Amino acid sequence: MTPPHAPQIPVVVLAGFLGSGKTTLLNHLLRNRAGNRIGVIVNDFGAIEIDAMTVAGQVGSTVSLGDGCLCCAVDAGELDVYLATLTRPAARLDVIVIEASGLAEPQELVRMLLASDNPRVRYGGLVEVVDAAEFLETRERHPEMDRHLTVADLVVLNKTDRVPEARLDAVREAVASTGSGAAVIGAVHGRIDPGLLSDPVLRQEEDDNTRQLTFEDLLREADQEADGGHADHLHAAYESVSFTSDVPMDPRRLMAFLDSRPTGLYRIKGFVDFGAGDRGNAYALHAVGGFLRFVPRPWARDEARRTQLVLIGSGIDADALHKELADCRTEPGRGPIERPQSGRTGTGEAPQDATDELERSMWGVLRYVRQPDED
Ligand SMILES: Nc1nc2c(ncn2[C@@H]2O[C@H](COP(=O)(O)OP(=O)(O)OP(=O)(O)O)[C@@H](O)[C@H]2O)c(=O)[nH]1
Repeated sequence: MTPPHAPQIPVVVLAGFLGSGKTTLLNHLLRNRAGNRIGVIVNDFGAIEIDAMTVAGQVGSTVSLGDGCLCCAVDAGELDVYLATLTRPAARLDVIVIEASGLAEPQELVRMLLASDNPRVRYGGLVEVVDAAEFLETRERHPEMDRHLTVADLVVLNKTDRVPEARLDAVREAVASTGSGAAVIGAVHGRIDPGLLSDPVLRQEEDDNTRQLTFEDLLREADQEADGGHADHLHAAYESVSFTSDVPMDPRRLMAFLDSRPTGLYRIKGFVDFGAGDRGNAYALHAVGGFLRFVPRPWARDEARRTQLVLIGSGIDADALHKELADCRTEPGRGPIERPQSGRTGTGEAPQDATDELERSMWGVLRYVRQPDED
């Protein structure tokens, strides 16, 4: 039974457009939690739960909400089910973070938290991650992003390593022009002070009356939404494609696909198995706008060798993209040659040629592998 005066657990919403760096920031917090127990709710837009696989939470403290935006959960009751799981006393959590999907409407999540009747939680603030490299263009396409910033308590200007100072200033100005009263901090790879998370009310300098007014606005908006549906939500314009293959991907074909991806295909994430191209490693793949990155990591001992990708975009032909990806698979007799067990066999040049050819086939991929000093 919950003790009558059990402390309330702050629930922080972590939002930000597709690929802005939410999972990266969350993993930073989880790795630097200094003894605090952090519960995590992740909400992926896409049938394969890539974020849930990449969040490094403690066992039993992560709940995944799967496909679709949490902001469109029918009512706050749905969220309460997940909060009830995480607030059971045995979980002993100090803070709960909801990582919203990159297309969620954060004000909807805040509204749900405010309406929650779980006595063990209280709303702990909204952290909005902004991709310094992409924000100006994204805002042009989606002016509704402004309303996300106005509800935020803390804006993390992430990826400052990817932009020159002048551009960063322009992004800061754009954020300020939304009328957001949030504190703004710059970050690289989401490395913010973990203390910010446990700060009960992140927007400290603002008095409670102003905050209360913002909340009332939110609840009023919610009533209007209930009448008008979710047509103006960001995710209404986006589609996702999920692709899984137990057959390895051909590195050259996959690179040709990635190099010619349509501009509407804004986000790709997941893991790639290049088979004989690199037997030892899974390749995490991230595309955000024009940015592309592979991060190899050793396969776990019992892990199924499998490619799992989620593609998210606007105005994309989902079936055609799925087919194009299927055509990137290796096929017996057509795909990269198997790497020989040992170098030359003494029976001719072919095995060494095969090894060289395999290595060459991975060059295109390796161009996009993050170098250790890039962090
Ligand atoms: N250069 C650079 N890359 C970053 C930074 N932060 C994150 N990234 C990269 O950006 C890509 C997307 O980061 P994620 O943390 O997955 O972004 P996300 O917001 O969780 O993505 P969605 O859940 O799909 O919306 C990854 O390749 C990250 O390594 C940064 O500060 N600088």
